Amino acid sequence: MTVTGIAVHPYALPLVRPWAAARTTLHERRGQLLAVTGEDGITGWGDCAPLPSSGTDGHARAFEALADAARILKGREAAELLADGSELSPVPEVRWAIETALFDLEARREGVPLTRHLRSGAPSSVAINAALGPLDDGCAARAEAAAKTGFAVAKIKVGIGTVENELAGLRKVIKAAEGRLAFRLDANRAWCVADARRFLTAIADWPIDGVEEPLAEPTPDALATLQADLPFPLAADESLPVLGPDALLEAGAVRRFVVKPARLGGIRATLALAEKARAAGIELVLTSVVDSAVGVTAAAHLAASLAENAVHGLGTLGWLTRDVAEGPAIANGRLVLPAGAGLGLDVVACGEAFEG
Ligand SMILES: O=C(O)CCC(=O)C1=CC=C[C@@H](O)[C@@H]1C(=O)O
Ligand SMILES: [Mg+2]
Repeated sequence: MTVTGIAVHPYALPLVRPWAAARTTLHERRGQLLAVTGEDGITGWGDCAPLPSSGTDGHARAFEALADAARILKGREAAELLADGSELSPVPEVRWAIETALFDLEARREGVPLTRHLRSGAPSSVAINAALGPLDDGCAARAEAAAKTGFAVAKIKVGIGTVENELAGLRKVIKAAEGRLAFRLDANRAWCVADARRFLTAIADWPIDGVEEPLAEPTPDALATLQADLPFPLAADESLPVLGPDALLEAGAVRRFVVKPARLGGIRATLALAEKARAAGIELVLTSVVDSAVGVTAAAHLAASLAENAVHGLGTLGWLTRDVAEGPAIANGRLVLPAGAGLGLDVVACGEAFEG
């Protein structure tokens, strides 16, 4: 299938309320959708939404790289671009956008959902965590609501206040959930080793599903030392591409990898990492960088094909005031993949397109 048309659609999606984390607060998501059309008129979509605070390139560099890459796609064979190991772009989130569009195109042509294109027996839904945001005054109410709507795991941002205040806040939230939720905490590299140890030791007997990125200066050995004393998994998220999976695996640093395919550099890089994680017995949790429906749905298809029993982190679409497509439904703590071919989305691209 020859690629005959390329278009790029910029978008800006305000959030319903600020997304606060230890090192940043987000107010809107800005990105560009890539539309790749084949000679039969079928179009595949990808999402390029840099989030520098999460370790990606800045918007200007990423959008420039997307335009560069888009220029060389025209006239090439979609399947060959994916099969021959081409670099496609030096920028990870650009590779993610291009690969998503090409895989979407291929799956649409085949007439199957992307997840089944990747693995024929993949399920049509995945469990996800509720994304509760920071440990503020409203968090207990949000936890109660999440438990009522069927979530079993809820994710909370920590490392924003002091250790003592956050332990007190977390105790209240746990009480409000009345035993119906396990909590996934994300410190986004907030703590020195002593604070991390203080916090993690205090919660060792609480209903904790896991803790992401506890250390401000993580090394594989420092993480391994912490992990060895804990009953729940520590998870590498932003450290994963920085320290590298091999060093983390070798040190036995963490029991879980949180994978953001845009940050990791696309579908093929995620498939390769999943293989490594599986061989080492490391749990894989797929999530997004608070993407548009195109990015989140693509990551959800990958999640269903790669780790069907994990509780993933893809529950962020409700944080956007508007979107580029109607995203997947969430029912009973599960994200239900669209039944249509490819991503299964009808993309209503916002913003004026420019041609590649
Ligand atoms: O994993 C989730 O439940 C949602 C995504 C999410 O938490 C994040 C996305 C992007 C940046 C961060 O604030 C945060 C994370 O670090 O995991
Ligand atoms: Mg994280």
